[in-house]
Amino acid sequence: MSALLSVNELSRSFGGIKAVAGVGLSVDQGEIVGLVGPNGAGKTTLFNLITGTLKPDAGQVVFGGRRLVAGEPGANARLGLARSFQQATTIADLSVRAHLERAAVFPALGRPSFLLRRSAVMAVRERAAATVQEILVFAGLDRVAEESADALPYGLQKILGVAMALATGPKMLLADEPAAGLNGAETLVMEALLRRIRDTRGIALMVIEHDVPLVMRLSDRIVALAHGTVIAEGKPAEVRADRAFIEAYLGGEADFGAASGPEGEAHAA
Ligand SMILES: Nc1ncnc2c1ncn2[C@@H]1O[C@H](COP(=O)(O)OP(=O)(O)OP(=O)(O)O)[C@@H](O)[C@H]1O
Repeated sequence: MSALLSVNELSRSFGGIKAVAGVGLSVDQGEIVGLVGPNGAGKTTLFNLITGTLKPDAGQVVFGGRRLVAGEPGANARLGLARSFQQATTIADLSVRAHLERAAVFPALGRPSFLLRRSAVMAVRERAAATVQEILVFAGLDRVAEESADALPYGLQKILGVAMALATGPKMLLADEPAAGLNGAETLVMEALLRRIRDTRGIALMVIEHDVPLVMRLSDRIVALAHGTVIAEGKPAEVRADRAFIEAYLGGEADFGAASGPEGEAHAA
């Protein structure tokens, strides 16, 4: 079976900085891949290249057998590639449900709904309504559906970010630091949601995360970046023990808490 996502020799520099330098990786359908590495390793730039918000200097991204074109996030969303962001961003005074509706109509309409004719927006929204209701329940947001998203606790805003990506109907979700800024309890809720997205929907996940124990628990496979290149790749236990990974991440003094969870309980990696 061919991979759902293939990244081949992808490179991108900013001035003299090689942010991503000849990266190759693949993600299979329904697989969870953790993308780790120290600050400045190139993780977010790689996400931007994969989702088409940045143009590569060289290399290509193939998703679902099709070569993706940079600069066309709407088109890529229609193919089934979705993304959630490190910072939860909400629109003031817009309800949780309305945020999800906007996300659900995005692939069908291909551009922000405020640029489109009202009748077209309404037609697509009607079709999206059932999807939105289902996702509200799935993500545990149904009880706050009519609340203003910007008034939610930060943990729920981050859950909403993932739910919005889900509302686009993806085959694959790229999650940029889903646990950043969350407390221990919120992190566990996010972890459970990400796992259910894969387990019950077969959606592949690629997750950037600095919470190493979390990403090791969650992922089937880890790809470690440093200075824009892949320095280690494999099962979580293999990468955790990899010398290059330990050196790059914590200057050779890493003890990533083995497979301990936030509450200290043992988890199989
Ligand atoms: N738009 C930009 N202009 C100039 N330099 C950039 C730009 N985006 C990223 N860089 C540089 O590219 C390198 C990789 O940055 P990137 O944000 O991809 O790393 P990262 O692994 O996501 O880091 P972090 O974990 O801190 O988010 C860094 O040296 C960064 O300063």
